[in-house]
Amino acid sequence: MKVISFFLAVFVLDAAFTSLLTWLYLCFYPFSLLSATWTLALLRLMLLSGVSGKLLEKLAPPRGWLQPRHVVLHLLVLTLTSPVSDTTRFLLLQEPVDLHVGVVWSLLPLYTVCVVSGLLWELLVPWRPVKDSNGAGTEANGRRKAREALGRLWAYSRPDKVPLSGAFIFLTLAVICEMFIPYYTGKVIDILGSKYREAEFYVVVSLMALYSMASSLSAGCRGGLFMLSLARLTRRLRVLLFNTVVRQEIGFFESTKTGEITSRLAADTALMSRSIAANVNIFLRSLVKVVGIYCFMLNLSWQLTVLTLIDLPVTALLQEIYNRYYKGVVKDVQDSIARSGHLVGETVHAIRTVRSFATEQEEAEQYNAQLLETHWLKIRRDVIRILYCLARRVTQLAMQVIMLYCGQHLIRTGQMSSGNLVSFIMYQTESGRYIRTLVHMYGDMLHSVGAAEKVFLYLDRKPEVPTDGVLKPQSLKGHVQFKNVSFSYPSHLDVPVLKNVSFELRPRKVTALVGPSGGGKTTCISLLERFYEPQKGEILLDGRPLRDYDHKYFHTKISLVGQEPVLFARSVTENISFGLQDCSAEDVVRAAQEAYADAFIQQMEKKYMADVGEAGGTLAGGQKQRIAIARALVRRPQLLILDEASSSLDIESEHKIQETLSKMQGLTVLVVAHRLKTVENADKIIVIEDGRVVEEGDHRQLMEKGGMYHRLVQRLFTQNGDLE
Ligand SMILES: Nc1ncnc2c1ncn2[C@@H]1O[C@H](COP(=O)(O)OP(=O)(O)OP(=O)(O)O)[C@@H](O)[C@H]1O
Repeated sequence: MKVISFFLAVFVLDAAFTSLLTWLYLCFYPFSLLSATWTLALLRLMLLSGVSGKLLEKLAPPRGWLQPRHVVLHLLVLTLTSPVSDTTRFLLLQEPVDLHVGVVWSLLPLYTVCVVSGLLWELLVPWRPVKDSNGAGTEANGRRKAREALGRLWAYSRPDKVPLSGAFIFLTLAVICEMFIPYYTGKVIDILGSKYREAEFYVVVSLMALYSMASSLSAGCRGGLFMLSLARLTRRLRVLLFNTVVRQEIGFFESTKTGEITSRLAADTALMSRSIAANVNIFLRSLVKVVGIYCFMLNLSWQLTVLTLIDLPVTALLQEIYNRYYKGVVKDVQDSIARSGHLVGETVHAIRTVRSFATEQEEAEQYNAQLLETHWLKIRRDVIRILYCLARRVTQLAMQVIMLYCGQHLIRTGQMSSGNLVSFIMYQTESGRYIRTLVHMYGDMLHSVGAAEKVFLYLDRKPEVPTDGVLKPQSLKGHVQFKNVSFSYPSHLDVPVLKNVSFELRPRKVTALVGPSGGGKTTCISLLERFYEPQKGEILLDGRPLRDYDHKYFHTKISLVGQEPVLFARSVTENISFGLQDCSAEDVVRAAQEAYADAFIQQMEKKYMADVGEAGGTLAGGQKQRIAIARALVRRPQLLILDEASSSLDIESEHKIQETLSKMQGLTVLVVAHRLKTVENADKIIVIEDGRVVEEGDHRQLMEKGGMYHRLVQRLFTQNGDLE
């Protein structure tokens, strides 16, 4: 309502003021009527600006609908349309200027068009600012972020400054040469149309051929150099990002989906390098070209050039609206395709579960539904494209008709040759293409900047568990102390998992952690491995906090064999010597023998060179565990952590491995096990229940005590043989 009142008030005032001024001008104005239209327009602009300012203050219409920049734009269009159209008509068609007498009725349609188009513009093309940390977005904020991101991308491109500079030089050359071609085409038409002069014809045709060749050659070099820079930049960014990602703490990987990380690495890095190399390439080419084309057009006919300016906002608006809808639907299509891919991956990955629940048909139906969604989205995308092409063709055609109409007038009055008109129309068609590209590229660049911001977010992320310790003592005793450690997982900070836990692993002794499932045993190990940092308390190794130790050193001195050992799709040797540079074949074999794995490896066709398949898929559970134990032992660790590491082993293998471990001099062992056999021989047993240490001692002491451990062992005899 306030918006309508505003425009109504402006209209009434303007109509009254214009009527009065027109009457005064018609009676007293001594100069030409052309200058009268301009002075009248300026007076109206001044008056309306003052009145609008006051009205805006009084009415205070809702922001977003009527911002000062909209009002300024509306006033400019309202007041300047009339003098611009009068001047154009006068210059092109020599029509005399006529100060409007029926002012109210001539202003009304103009107002209606302005208000409706303004509202439509606001609805269709609002500025979408980048949200700041408080969720509030500002226009300046969005631009600033885009500028910053582009600046950073530019800095990452510095190593490619030689190919990039070369590319820019070729770009300019190609554009300059290209621009001469329509000019000479017009010249050829003029020569053929008038008295034929052979020498002149050959000179013009040769020049045209020369410029064409030079432009093609330069364009090729420009494209090649830009693509080279782009490929190099993408590779550099990916390596940098991968390096940053793998250094993040484990909590980061728990809270971030794998798909998100791979998408940052694959799609977003490519998108951001495209923004600097490809987009800047096309953007600059189009910009230089538009400027050059307009110079040529001005040279051929300034009157027609003024006329083409009408086309500019229409083309830009059409392209902007198209970009907005098309990009949205393209993103939906991509997401939908990704969902189909994910569904296939998930089903194939869990094919055993699918088979055992006989849900093949349901999975196929789900896939079909997903593909249908993609199909409809693609149809929507194509319809938008068709509508855009139609609108573009219609505006182009309308423009060309107007151009031809005015052109024939100029030719008839001798202001232009027919060759020049042909050249002009060629330039004008091209200029439309490049203006569309400019608008498109601007949007695309901001879009790529969005991808860049996401990548920068990862690149700037500091791991919450830093790995910058420097301590590398010559020898370690392997004495570990948990001191009042309290911990919650980052994903569930409100759920305390360890509550004031304190215990000690004595050097060269075997300590067992036992307790009911979910009590916090694996969590203790994760903290010892520095996967997470405790919120309270500290963990010491030989009296020094774990974070003081050098990352690489620490993990060669502490080896972990987890509950479900992960093997890589590489050979047995590569899996055992994983991460070690100077590990000999003998070391690998010795570790395999100690882990009681040598016998089954020897039976494999390629022995130590045999590939274990994806995630060790070609091996049995017990075999995987033995390779994982060999991988831990080959490092000659000071502290060995076995988290259910022998759960899939038969009694004999487990016994042999235990014998080996007991023979290893100076090794501190921490074992988490549910089997009584594994635990009862430990030097010390720590019972953990619900995140607290409830008992400590050796098997005999704890049995005598008759507490939780005793109950666990009792259950062992009555139930399935497991200590939980
Ligand atoms: N990554 C995680 N994020 C959030 N909570 C977790 C995570 N891992 C474990 N937990 C929770 O922490 C608690 C302790 O788990 P933990 O794996 O340490 O128990 P556990 O004693 O080793 O059990 P089990 O003997 O079955 O392996 C459980 O309640 C579990 O749900």
